[in-house]
Amino acid sequence: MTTTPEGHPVTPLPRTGIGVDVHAWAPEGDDRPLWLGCLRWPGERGIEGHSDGDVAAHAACNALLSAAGLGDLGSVFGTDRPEMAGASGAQMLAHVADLLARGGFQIGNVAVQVVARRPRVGARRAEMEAAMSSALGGAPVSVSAATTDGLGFVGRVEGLAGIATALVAPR
Ligand SMILES: Nc1ccn([C@@H]2O[C@H](COP(=O)(O)O)[C@@H](O)[C@H]2O)c(=O)n1
Ligand SMILES: C[C@@]1(CO)OP(=O)(O)OP(=O)(O)OC[C@H]1O
Repeated sequence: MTTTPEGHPVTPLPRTGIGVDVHAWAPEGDDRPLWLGCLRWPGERGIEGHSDGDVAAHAACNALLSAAGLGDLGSVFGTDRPEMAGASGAQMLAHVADLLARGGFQIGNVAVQVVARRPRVGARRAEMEAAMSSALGGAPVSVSAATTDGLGFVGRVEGLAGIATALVAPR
C-alpha cells in the first residue's frame, strides 16, 4: 500500500486515457458491411480496414489502454497480423478489458464520440452503448456524435473518426 511520509494510506488516483481512430470509407458500390460501435449498420457504406474497421470500438480500446498505460492498438494487436484480419470491435474490446483486469485495473467509464456525417448515431445510441458495454464486461459506455459541419475529411466523406476518453482505477 502507498503511504504518506507520516504513514497514512494514500488511495491511488484514477487515471484517464485518450484514444482516436480514423478509417477510410470503402469505395462506393463495395459490398463490405459497416461495423460501428459493435453494431452492424445495414444499408450504410462499409469501411476500409484490416479488422472490421470499427472506429468507435478502436478509439475506446486506445483510450482504455492509454488510461492503464498499457500501450495502444498497434502495440497490443499489431498493424497487419493475419489473425487480426476481420477481427471485430467486440473481440478487441473484450481483449482490452481482460488486459486491464489482469493489470489490476477496473474500468470507471468510457465516452466515445463518432465524427461522421453518416450513419446517424442518435437513432441507435442506446443499442451502441449496450453493445460496447457488454463487450467490456459491463463497464458504462456513452456514445455521442458530431458531423464537422461539412468540413475536413469527414465533410468530404473520405473517412470517419472515433474519439474516446476512459477512466480507470486500480482495484
Ligand atoms: N453521425 C452523426 C452526427 C451527428 N448526430 C447528431 O446530430 C447532432 C448535430 O451534429 P452537428 O455536428 O451538426 O453538431 C449531434 O449532436 C448528434 O446528436 C448523429 O446522431 N450522428
Ligand atoms: C485493428 C488493426 C488490426 O490489425 O487494424 P485495422 O482494422 O486496420 O485498424 P487500425 O485502427 O487502422 O489499426 C490497428 C490494428 O491493430
